[in-house]
Amino acid sequence: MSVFPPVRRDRVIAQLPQCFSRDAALHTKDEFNNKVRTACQEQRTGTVGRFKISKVIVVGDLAVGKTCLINRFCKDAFDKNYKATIGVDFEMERFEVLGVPFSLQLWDTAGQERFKCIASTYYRGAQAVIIVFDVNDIASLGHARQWLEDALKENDPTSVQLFLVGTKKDLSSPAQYARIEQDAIKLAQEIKAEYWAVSSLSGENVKEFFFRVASLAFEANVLAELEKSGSRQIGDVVRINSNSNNVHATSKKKQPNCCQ
Ligand SMILES: Nc1nc2c(ncn2[C@@H]2O[C@H](COP(=O)(O)OP(=O)(O)OP(=O)(O)O)[C@@H](O)[C@H]2O)c(=O)[nH]1
Ligand SMILES: [Mg+2]
Repeated sequence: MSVFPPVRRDRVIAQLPQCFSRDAALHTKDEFNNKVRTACQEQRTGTVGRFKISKVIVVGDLAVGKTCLINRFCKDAFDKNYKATIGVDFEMERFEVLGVPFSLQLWDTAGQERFKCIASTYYRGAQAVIIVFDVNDIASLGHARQWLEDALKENDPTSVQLFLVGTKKDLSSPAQYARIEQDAIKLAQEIKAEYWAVSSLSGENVKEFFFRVASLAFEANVLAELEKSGSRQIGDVVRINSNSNNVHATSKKKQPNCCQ
């Protein structure tokens, strides 16, 4: 029996949420990966669903709206007064994806230079990095690469999912927004991030965005879990069918030619 309370009804994900822009998406498939769906139906998701928590870090310049973005999603609240985050803060969000419980730990980090060194000590172990910029402030988009570089110093770049999120969409005119969107999509393509534009004031795209993060993180976790259990099975077969001589013979074959 689970020790956790049931997942909120508005955190249930039954379909893969679609990307914001097909020009800058982590993938553009319409549905969850087939292997993942089957594994969920057959309850073969391993540690995912039991104790797996995905760490997500949210980085970006000061006052771009990182805290408001998290608060809009987690608390459905918006504060128009700016209160700088000191160091870090975090929120846990529980989802149910394809019938499997799944949690995201959302780390809200400080953008102010003087708190950055504290915040960066919490970057390690992230499965997803959300780089936030303000769509009305081109300089904050320009700094995205530096935030990414800092975040990736502490993480394995090959396994981290990246999101580039423009905030405060409510403050820009359609023409202004269109101009910055071009640059943002170009950058997202270069750094292999998925691009989103949101407003924490109105709530536009906020839930959709976090559902997408949760879904893609979940999908990647289940696939990794399946790969792990697949290779474990292969290993087991070798152990059962091999005697020690065979094992030796196999390992000898792998030795470089220089010693022969
Ligand atoms: N109009 C509008 N204002 C926003 C939006 N998001 C954030 N703000 C405002 O922008 C200011 C900064 O927001 P925060 O979320 O505190 O910024 P932050 O990125 O967490 O800042 P640090 O913690 O210093 O790194 C606040 O005054 C917010 O009310 C938005 O979507 N629309
Ligand atoms: Mg903050």
